[in-house]
Amino acid sequence: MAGPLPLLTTEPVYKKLQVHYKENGEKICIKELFDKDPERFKKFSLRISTPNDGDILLDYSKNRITPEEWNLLLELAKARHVGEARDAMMSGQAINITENRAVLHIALRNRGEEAILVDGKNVMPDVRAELTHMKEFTNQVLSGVWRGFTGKQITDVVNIGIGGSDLGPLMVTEALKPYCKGLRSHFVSNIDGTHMAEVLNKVNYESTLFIIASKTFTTQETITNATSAKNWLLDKTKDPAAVAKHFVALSTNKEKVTEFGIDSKNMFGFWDWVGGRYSLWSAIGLSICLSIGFENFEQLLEGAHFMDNHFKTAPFEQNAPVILAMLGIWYSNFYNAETHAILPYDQYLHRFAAYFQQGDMESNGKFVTKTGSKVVDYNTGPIIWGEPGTNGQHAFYQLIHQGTRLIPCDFIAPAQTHNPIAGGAHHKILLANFLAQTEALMSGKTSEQAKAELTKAGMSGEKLEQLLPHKVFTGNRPTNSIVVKKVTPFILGALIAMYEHKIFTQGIIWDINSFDQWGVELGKQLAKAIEPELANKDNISSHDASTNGLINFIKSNWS
Ligand SMILES: O=P(O)(O)OC[C@H]1O[C@H](O)[C@H](O)[C@@H](O)[C@@H]1O
Repeated sequence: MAGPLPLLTTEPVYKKLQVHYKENGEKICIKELFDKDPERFKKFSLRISTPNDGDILLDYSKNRITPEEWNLLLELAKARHVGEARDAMMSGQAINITENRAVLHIALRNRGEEAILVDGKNVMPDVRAELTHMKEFTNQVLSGVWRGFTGKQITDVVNIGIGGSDLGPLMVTEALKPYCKGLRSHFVSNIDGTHMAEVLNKVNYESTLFIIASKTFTTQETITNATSAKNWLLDKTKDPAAVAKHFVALSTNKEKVTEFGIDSKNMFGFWDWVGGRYSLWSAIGLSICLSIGFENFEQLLEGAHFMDNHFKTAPFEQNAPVILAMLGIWYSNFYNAETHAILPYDQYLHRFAAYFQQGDMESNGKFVTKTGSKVVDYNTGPIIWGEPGTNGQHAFYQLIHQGTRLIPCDFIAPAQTHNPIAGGAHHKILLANFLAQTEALMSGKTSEQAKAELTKAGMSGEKLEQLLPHKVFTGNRPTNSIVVKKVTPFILGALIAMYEHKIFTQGIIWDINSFDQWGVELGKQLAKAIEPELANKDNISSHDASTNGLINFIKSNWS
């Protein structure tokens, strides 16, 4: 790619989109587009066939896009050189420019033979060696060869980590519970002692393995929690030798791991080219391996690798991550939608949206372009949120249906459930609700329809007229539907990678660095300054009046 990108809003195709939006944007009616074009579903949906896990269907026909805008959006992706940027990432270039690092989570799940070079060195032998280490350890623990200090088999695994060292393993372990081999998994992330205390109450020190997951091994929450866990174990065993049987570390920082007291042979490594929020594919996935077994973890990697290849080779108009990205651009940058909801109709995926809150918002929540200028006339990353259906329906869908904001939503649903209880009745109701929601969001209910319903129910006159406006649904609310056969490890890997590459593509369009996270540093710095001020009850006056007032109020409540 020759030189830096021009400002997004000066791209000729972006300007064309602005004109289209101005002339058409508010007039585009999804329902009418279906009426006009019987082929619309066919044209605006994509089936990706996996080798053994069925097809992934991405239906994006229920969006406010006509073929004209859609072509322009795909043209915009080309104008921003998304293909070249993708190839630069995948070939190990230091695309994380503020940290001068490559971004190679794709290498962690590369199942092919090709070399991937960082600074001229093929990283694949190290990746494979670490996977072998994880496999051996997982098999030892699951088979009972690895035992606790007193000879008991391991029954509980406690992952201590935060951010990318917690959310990924937690989300995947929950999502793949049907594949669990029997160990109980626990996750402690919060520095709030309650989190650790509640887990320690549940486990037996003789049969518990603590996994200390931290890329840097300097994160205050994780090191504090790990130290408390270690002291708890030492308090019970009275023998420092117990640590070697109950603590392992996942990190890039060998020195700090050793300093903490974990033997380096009980350490699983990874590399600075693995971003925290993209690290579940690395040694950070050890708690996943211990939950579902190494073969299933490999299937997760296979699924992600499959999606990497799709992203790499599919033309933009058939490329799921690019399609999702460009739809998001349309809503964020032209309709000014501020949020994006991820709504899985699968209870096992209950942490999926939470996982992508970090994945998306820490990646694309940036106001400075790669060349250091301030983004002034367009929005970058949206606010990501969501809960599993149908729970969300009974909580916040009111606002999606009848609120004043436009909220593009992704619905995710498996055709088959892992738990077909009551003869499959639950799953049919769940699916009926998923299907009905996207239909309702698009179709809405006109005043005439609402009136007819009220009249049929026996209502008339002033009462009817009063109630009528409240019963109207404007509809025309955009949704994507992502339907899979079943949530298997392979499919989950593919879905996660699909969203990762969507985030990547949007970062390229917006010309921001999706791979640093300086925005989390300031709060950490200031907390370090406040900590010593909480050492005693002395009145504090070193901050602004509000912060002083809060500190002094807390202190006055210590007795
Ligand atoms: O894995 P660690 O080094 O402990 O980092 C844990 C997390 O904390 C940081 O503050 C970042 O915001 C996250 O990107 C990271 O995943």
